[in-house]
Amino acid sequence: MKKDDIRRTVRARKSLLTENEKAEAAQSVFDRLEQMAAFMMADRILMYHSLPDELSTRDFLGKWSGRKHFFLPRVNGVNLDILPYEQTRLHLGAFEIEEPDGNDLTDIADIELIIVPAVAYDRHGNRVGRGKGYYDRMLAGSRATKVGVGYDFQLIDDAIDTDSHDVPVDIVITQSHTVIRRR
Ligand SMILES: Nc1nc2c(c(=O)[nH]1)N(C=O)[C@@H](CNc1ccc(C(=O)N[C@@H](CCC(=O)O)C(=O)O)cc1)CN2
Ligand SMILES: Nc1ncnc2c1ncn2[C@@H]1O[C@H](COP(=O)(O)OP(=O)(O)OP(=O)(O)O)[C@@H](O)[C@H]1O
Repeated sequence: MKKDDIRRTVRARKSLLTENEKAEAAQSVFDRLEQMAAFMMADRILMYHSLPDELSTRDFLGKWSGRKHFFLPRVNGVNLDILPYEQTRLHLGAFEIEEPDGNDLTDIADIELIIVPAVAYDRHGNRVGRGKGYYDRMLAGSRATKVGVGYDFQLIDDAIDTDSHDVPVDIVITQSHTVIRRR
């Protein structure tokens, strides 16, 4: 399935979600992430600060920020910088995303677990992002466990057409499914 068709279909499905459904899905997905060894064992975790149309990470960030070292991406040209998450030091950055202030840049190689946002995933861990390649470029330099999260309809049955630069995730978690990529 072509990436642009997937982006259109997922956008339409998202627009039908109620606030209640959004909250329930986020709770269920992050409850399961918490119980996974990959999360329990990891201390340095790259999260994302959710946009309104993404599975919300707000509650989860708040719940665990005292016990894990969370990091967030910050757009820097065509690349993503990685900085520590501190609730008091966020500003609205590129694309209206809340991003960390300061210059405490962290090496991607020091991150143990990455929660990777996407428009959709297939059962092989392939992903469709927002089409700017930010995560693909960053993930190319990482050996961390990569976890995709989303609503049920963001896990699609058809295989996604991949390009050579696409980096798959190891695990996809949705409300009803946990998919582990075969290696
Ligand atoms: N929460 C969150 N943070 C993230 C990402 C993400 O997908 N989600 N990113 C993942 O890469 C990076 C930012 N990349 C982004 C790329 C495009 C758009 C976006 O809104 N695109 C519009 C098109 C508008 C335009 O071209 O200016 C769109 O999708 O409709 C947002 C973020 C880093 N931080
Ligand atoms: N490692 C890379 N090096 C150079 N260019 C890249 C790399 N990865 C992706 N790109 C470029 O980024 C653009 C978008 O790629 P693609 O459509 O796969 O993004 P995406 O997976 O939807 O986005 P994202 O990775 O931000 O979630 C393409 O033009 C691609 O050539």
